[in-house]
Amino acid sequence: MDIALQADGLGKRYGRTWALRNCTLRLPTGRIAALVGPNGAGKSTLLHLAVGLLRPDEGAVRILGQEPFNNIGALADVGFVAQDTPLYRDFSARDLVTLGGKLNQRWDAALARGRLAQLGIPPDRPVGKLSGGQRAQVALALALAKRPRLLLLDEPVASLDPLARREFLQALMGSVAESDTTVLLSSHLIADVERTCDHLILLLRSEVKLDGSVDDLLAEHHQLIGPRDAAPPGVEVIRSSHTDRQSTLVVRGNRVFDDPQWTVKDLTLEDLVLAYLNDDTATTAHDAWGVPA
Ligand SMILES: Nc1ncnc2c1ncn2[C@@H]1O[C@H](COP(=O)(O)OP(=O)(O)OP(=O)(O)O)[C@@H](O)[C@H]1O
Repeated sequence: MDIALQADGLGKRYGRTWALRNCTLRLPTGRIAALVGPNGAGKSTLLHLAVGLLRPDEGAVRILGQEPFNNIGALADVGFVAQDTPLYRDFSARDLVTLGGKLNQRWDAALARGRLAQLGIPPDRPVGKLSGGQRAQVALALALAKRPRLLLLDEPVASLDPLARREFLQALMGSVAESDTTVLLSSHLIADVERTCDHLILLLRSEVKLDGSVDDLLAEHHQLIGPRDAAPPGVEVIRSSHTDRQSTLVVRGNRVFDDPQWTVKDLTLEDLVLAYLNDDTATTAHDAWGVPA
């Protein structure tokens, strides 16, 4: 299995605070992967390390087999759209498509023009005067025009309206299916992730909690409903909630449940992600704010 993105013990800190720590993961080529996690979990930090905008403080990251930091050659096959879709604001979309052709050896200008025309983006208006969503579409069209083997997108659909979001994700799936591009996109929109992605990476408090194909992860997690405080053996309890008489658990483990006191249910991807995010041990900042917990 070829690996498009690989991290081994990867860490980055700002001062004494780790933004990402002990990050070990493997993203096989050809996957469309979601990078999910709460605000501040380290998603942007991981993406910035992957495209060489940050240097690791610990461990290593490789994209398409190469370390990205200070390695322009490694980035020729990589597309990246940062969270705030930075673009030269005085340039028009047409200028940017032309500029892309001069800066990239492989450049599909027709693809970019076709997408932007279909979306009704004015070709000659400075991109600084487009709406946030239109600017995001321009950035995405430019990233696709590079025909990258690995495409990293930091919250690409956050500023798009629901229809534009669906259209973009469909176009993304179509374009990567044709070209075997690997995609890693961070998102808070689990419904979109569920429709689009076949691989999930979940970060929580700077650490990787899940990394695997969606099918495998769903197969190894279940919801169990049974008598209060009875612990099912051989599984890791991810999340529990209780009424007076019953416990509802989200568990991880490949064990077969044949004990009649437990009702077993499959999880949706959203249930699974929420079980990890709804974390009782989450750090709070009550001390720092000087307010009671
Ligand atoms: N330049 C910086 N200086 C100091 N701390 C930073 C810096 N950038 C990020 N951090 C901290 O690193 C941690 C991870 O931030 P990061 O932006 O990677 O999270 P994220 O998962 O992308 O969050 P969001 O979903 O809100 O975009 C956070 O605690 C953040 O406050």
